[in-house]
Amino acid sequence: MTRTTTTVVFRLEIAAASAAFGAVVAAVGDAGGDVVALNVVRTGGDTTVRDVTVQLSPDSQPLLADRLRSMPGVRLIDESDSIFLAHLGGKIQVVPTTPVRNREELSRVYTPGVARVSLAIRDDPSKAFTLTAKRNTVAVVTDGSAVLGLGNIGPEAAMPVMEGKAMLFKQFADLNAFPICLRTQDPDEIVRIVKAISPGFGGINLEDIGSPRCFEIERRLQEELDIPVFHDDQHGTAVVILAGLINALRLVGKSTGSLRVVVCGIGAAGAACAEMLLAAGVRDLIAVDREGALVPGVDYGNPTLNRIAAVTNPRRLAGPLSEAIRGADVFIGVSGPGVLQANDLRRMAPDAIVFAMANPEPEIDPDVAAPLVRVLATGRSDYPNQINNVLCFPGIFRGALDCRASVINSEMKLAAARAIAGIVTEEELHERYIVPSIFNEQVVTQVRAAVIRAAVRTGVAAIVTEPGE
Ligand SMILES: NC(=O)c1ccc[n+]([C@@H]2O[C@H](COP(=O)([O-])OP(=O)(O)OC[C@H]3O[C@@H](n4cnc5c(N)ncnc54)[C@H](O)[C@@H]3O)[C@@H](O)[C@H]2O)c1
Ligand SMILES: O=C(O)C[C@H](O)C(=O)O
Ligand SMILES: [Mg+2]
Repeated sequence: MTRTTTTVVFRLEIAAASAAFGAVVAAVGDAGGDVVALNVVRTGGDTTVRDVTVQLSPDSQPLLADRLRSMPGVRLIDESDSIFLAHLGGKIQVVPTTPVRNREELSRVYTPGVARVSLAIRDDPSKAFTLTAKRNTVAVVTDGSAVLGLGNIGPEAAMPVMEGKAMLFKQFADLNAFPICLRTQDPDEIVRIVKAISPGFGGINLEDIGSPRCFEIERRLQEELDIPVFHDDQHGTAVVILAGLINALRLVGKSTGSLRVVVCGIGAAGAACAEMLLAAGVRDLIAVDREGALVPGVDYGNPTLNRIAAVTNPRRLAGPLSEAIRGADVFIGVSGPGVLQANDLRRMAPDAIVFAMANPEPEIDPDVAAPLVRVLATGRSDYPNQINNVLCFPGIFRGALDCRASVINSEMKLAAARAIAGIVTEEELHERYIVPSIFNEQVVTQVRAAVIRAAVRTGVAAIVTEPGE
């Protein structure tokens, strides 16, 4: 399996009199890296400041930095890896749709011309969908409480992830998305704030809000707003998991009705995933959280665990994950790193399917798991079968906003899952290729079309639009 390299820019002050630059290049080679670019930042009398861009394995970066620091005639001023450089100044910007070059254009797009448009919207607020960016704009709202698998890291630290989501909305679905990172984790306040900002948005994508608060926040906003409210970590994840499972089952020749499935981590993603798999026809599903297998009727002191326990585990199996997984055809992990052991995989049924989706570290090291299962997927881009909600959220919002759906309902989500799965042809389908790449343009097009058709069929679309293909 492939491992990524990283690109690091070392800013070095090098004494002009010494042969230090040759020693720098030699040190890079010794560290297993390559010099891929070289820029002179400043030349003075005695020294030259250069940015030396190096590609190397992440483990070698600190070793190379130490070597550079100890090198005579060289001063390491700074090191910035390509990931940090890509974040300098943020990753998104607002771009006007029309230029403002002179007074005439100014008076058309701004005052006094704009006043007529405002009054038209005052008289008919639905015109906001045609005369403003509303129909093409999504709020990506977080409280920073469950960011990736990093936990409660707060609203500022959540910004890079939310900007990333906004980039993906734009790149893949041409939707404008704004990161809205809130300095509150109080559900009442979050609901109040999102309602208050909703006039400017065609849809609300809730992101990385911890469970169980995310369920209440989403439910209340769905009830109180007439635009789609979609908690990506619940439903986006569940949609892509189902898409991956549909294709993994095509490979192993098993059907949903006869499967034994274990879902581990009954938080935002896991609860939605369990519900979606049941809606798709899975009957024998055991939900596992820190307490072990959830058994119907037991009170876990947590409404989500109680709700999922009530509709799962028909064999009423109790005990830890290592017991629940015995004989399972499918393991889906949306819990945390290291939850799953190699021995657990050996207990699974033949042709085991394992989706270890905790980010950034999966439930089991993929290199350990791969030889023990038939199909392995993770949330990571550096391994095959990346199951990530980016396969869902751009297309599902594009479809919902284009037909002006009031909600994103179960039928739309199931349609999105089937559309994603359907993009992988029989010839392409393989243990290492069960979901398409987001860079496959069919993904957003097909998800959009399927979502529009499902919205129209279920009566939640406000306008007739061409689904296209
Ligand atoms: N690949 C993807 O697209 C994708 C999407 C969403 C979430 N995720 C990942 O899934 C994980 C969960 O995300 P979430 O938003 O549902 O978080 P969450 O905090 O809402 O839920 C996590 C759940 O896992 C449970 N859990 C933690 N450790 C456990 C253990 N050792 N055994 C059993 N249960 C355990 C917790 O009790 C909790 O119920 C995160 O790592 C997140 O990054 C991945
Ligand atoms: O953000 C991602 O890449 C996936 C998911 O939304 C997560 O929170 O882990
Ligand atoms: Mg998320």
